[in-house]
Amino acid sequence: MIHIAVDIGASSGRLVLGKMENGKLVIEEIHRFANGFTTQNETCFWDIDHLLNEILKGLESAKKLGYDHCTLGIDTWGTDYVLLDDNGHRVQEVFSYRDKRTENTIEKVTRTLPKEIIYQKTGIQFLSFNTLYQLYEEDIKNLKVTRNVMTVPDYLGYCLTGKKVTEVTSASSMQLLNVNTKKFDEELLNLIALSKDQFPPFANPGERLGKLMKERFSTFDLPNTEVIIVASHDTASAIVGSPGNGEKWAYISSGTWSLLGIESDKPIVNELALKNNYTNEWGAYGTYRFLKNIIGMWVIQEVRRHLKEDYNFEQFVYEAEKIKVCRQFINFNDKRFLNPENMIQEIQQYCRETNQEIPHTVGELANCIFTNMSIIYAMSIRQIEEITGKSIEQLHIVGGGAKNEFVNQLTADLSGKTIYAGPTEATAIGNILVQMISGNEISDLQTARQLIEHSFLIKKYEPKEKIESSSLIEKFKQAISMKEECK
Ligand SMILES: Nc1ncnc2c1ncn2[C@@H]1O[C@H](COP(=O)(O)OP(=O)(O)O)[C@@H](O)[C@H]1O
Ligand SMILES: C[C@H](O)[C@H](O)[C@@H](O)C(=O)COP(=O)(O)O
Ligand SMILES: [Mg+2]
Repeated sequence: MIHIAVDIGASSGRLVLGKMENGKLVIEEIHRFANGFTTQNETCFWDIDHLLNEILKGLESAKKLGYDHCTLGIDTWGTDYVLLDDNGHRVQEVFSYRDKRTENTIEKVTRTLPKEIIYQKTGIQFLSFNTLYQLYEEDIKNLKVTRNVMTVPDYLGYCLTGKKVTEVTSASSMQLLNVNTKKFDEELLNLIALSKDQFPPFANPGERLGKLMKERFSTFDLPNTEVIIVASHDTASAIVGSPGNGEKWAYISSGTWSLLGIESDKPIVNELALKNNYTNEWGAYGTYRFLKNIIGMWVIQEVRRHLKEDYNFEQFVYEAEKIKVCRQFINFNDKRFLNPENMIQEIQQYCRETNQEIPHTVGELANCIFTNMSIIYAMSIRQIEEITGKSIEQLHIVGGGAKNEFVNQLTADLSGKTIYAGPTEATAIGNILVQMISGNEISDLQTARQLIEHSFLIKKYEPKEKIESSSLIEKFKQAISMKEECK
């Protein structure tokens, strides 16, 4: 059977075809397209119609390749939502989580309901753009005409099949689900004047959504397609597609964001997890994604956007390697880096404010970004070990960021963990594996991960003792504590 993954991240989308050949899972990227939000009148929106059109173009490519029957799964970034009226039409365009409207909303909401209560209820990290805060800022007129609130991947599935569901992994990123009752939390819904009836019924990865309604898209020559519900939050699919085994592994889903965490069979909701802002997003097959958002490759993507010359990501790594000493220590998780006007200037201003040498060249900027990302990774792994009492022995870096040899090696050196880099298309692979489990082609998650190891190149990075790297974490801590004192 042919399986197609639609994986749409914040910076790019792709349709990846998967099939078994000689006992291995073989994938083929059949369509790739740019994604990214646009800013109109200082408001950030996604172009959802563009995404739907690209999915249809990708499916047409599959048909042209001779595939007339396939299954399809859709995963995208989390937290953002679509409001539908009684006729199933969008009430408004879809906000991007990088919009500034929620930058102070957590403070507003927690005046009514303290953080500790919200965390006890949801186990979800406090990110300014969680759906809870976006809906809190929503125009009440829009909510009054809203029949359904859907996540982006569920909405795209609805466009293709006419079927409405609320897939649980994406839903959990809303910070509206009660991790104890496994239902929408009524007290939180009351804060945003919504009722649980405005959300379609829950669905789990592996369930069947329905047939692609080809008649709706008659200008496209499409294959006969069965849409399967997968782990529709892309990070959840990435974790399915991470080849960890046993109890002592952690992952970094490294793309526009870096999601660093472990897979747990139960939520971990305690004071230390709250203090360090770890989340318990729901995973596939009843697991929990105990992780935290780290700003990720967004920073280098934005630097690239502001450079006069066009650099590819290999060149950034090459230039970064040439810089032998990192002279800037920056907490890139500071909200000032969420969506600054100009990332290069923001980095330089941060260094001015903290009396650090200002990075100017591409190599200095890339080295600064990659070095501080690796430091944050290493510190976060230590935090997870402290919070869970578990020791981590292997760290799997998956996603496009797994190609960054500079970060892979420095993270191994700083954390002392063996790094396993790849697969770079872990999200699409995880999407396809859920489709295969759903069709009983493979039995379960463990078998799926063994198949990944057997099918894809995973590159290993052992920790190397480097004098200059050993002091980096201490210098980072000093710089950050000085910055905090200056606040
Ligand atoms: N050849 C490469 N070398 C180093 N980094 C790379 C390379 N290719 C991609 N990347 C990194 O991967 C990131 C994109 O990862 P991806 O998983 O596709 O993101 P998303 O799913 O968020 O769109 C880029 O921003 C870049 O930092
Ligand atoms: C806003 C969310 O934290 C974000 O969507 C993250 O969970 C995610 O899905 C990142 O995926 P990318 O592929 O865009 O890095
Ligand atoms: Mg991605």
